[in-house]
Amino acid sequence: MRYISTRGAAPRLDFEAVLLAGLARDGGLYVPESWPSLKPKTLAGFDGKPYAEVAAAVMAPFIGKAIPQKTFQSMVAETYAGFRHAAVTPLVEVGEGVWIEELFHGPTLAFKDLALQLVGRLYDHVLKKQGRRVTIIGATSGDTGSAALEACRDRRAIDIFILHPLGRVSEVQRRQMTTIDAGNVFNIAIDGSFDDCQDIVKACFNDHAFSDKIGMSAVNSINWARVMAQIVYYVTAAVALGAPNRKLAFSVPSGNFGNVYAGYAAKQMGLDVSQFIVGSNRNDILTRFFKSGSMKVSGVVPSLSPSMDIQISSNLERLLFDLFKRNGPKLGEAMNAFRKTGRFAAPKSGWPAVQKLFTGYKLDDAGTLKAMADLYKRTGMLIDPHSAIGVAAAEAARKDKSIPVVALATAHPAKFPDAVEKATGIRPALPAHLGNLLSRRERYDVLPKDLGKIQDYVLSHRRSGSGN
Ligand SMILES: Cc1ncc(COP(=O)(O)O)c(C=O)c1O
Ligand SMILES: N[C@@H](CCOP(=O)(O)O)C(=O)O
Repeated sequence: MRYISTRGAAPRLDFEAVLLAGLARDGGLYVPESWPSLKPKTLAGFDGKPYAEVAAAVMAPFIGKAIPQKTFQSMVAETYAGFRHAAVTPLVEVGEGVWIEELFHGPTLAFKDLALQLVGRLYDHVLKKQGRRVTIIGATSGDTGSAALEACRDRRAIDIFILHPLGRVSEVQRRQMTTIDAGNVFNIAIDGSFDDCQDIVKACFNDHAFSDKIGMSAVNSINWARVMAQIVYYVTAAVALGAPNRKLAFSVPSGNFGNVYAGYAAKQMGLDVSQFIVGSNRNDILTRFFKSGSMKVSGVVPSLSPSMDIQISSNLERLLFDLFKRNGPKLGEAMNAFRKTGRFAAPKSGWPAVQKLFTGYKLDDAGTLKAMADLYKRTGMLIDPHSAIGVAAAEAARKDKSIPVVALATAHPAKFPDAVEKATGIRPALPAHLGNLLSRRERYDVLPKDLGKIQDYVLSHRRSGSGN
């Protein structure tokens, strides 16, 4: 398997290289050159199989010869053995034909663990083989940061710097990052929004002298390996609900568009998905995009679902690549213009198919609280504000009631206790392994949204040895 950049002007890479590369040299994102196929017979064979077994099979074509098959299977088995639920991503029916897939049973209580617990192990394997070290710089609106730090802490060949927007993540999310006591972990709170943090990460990658010097790598969904591992739970949900003999719809609370893009990838591989509902909070650029085909960037506004407080959705570029019929240079021009003007219009050809598959749905904070309260009254279940947007969107925007819809529950309610308590009167407790989180010592530095200052910080704090 080879990977190509969405901008068409970076080298084609194999899996090992794409894992370590992060952003492509031309500023694009890597995607597989072609999609491996999940045949109906293969899907039927997954029925009743443990999550790890399906995961290894779904991901195998993306890994190619980079890792011996048996080694990869053990790595995957070890990854998901650490999850708190035997099914890894259990399904619960909450209404007629409406299902919730719980993606928060990993160590940091968000769907990011499903990919990052594996990515940490992949890094170890590849860096050991190549005798290399890397410096990771990542941006988070709350969940990627804690999952990435947990996955990379104390790994000898990695230094990891995570930028989060100051005061714009929940206390639990912040403490999950800042209380990690490991010599290779550095937390930076940026006086700005998540979009500012993500911009800085991309600018660091695009400064090739800097990124080469530190051997820069990515844990955000820029990194193809993140998307690859997220494809799996779309497949397991579909098979559990009747695939390949039954169609399915998914409702995905979205921010950076990585999660729902993984679903799109599953569909490209052969999963029969009739609709993707893309849930947003007040930062509703994606809702407007799927309605009109155009985007206009405005400022990020804080909401009860802070991890989705995003306006520039990084992975949309991967979908647009297909919309531009995989013409990288043309997409590159459009993305550069989008960056300059804050405006983007989808090409007319191909747009009806996108609009047929994707439906945007926006829910404000009042609607989110109501969705949490309603579900609690109806089922006794507590859900976090991000997942609540997914469930409300599933119920309101599904096109065909005869097709089951799966709403992805992306975080544990205890990550957002204030919002859950406000909606239901109940304050969810943290699982035992995080019991003393609120009394642990925090460590982080606050920096302005200034590229030079952040680069200086990285250069002066990283341990020697990574990069050139
Ligand atoms: C809890 C939660 N829900 C939803 C999202 C949005 O996911 P994505 O950025 O992949 O669209 C995030 C952040 O990524 C998140 O942390
Ligand atoms: N919501 C995310 C934002 C970063 O998304 P990623 O999937 O690109 O890592 C977060 O919680 O940090």
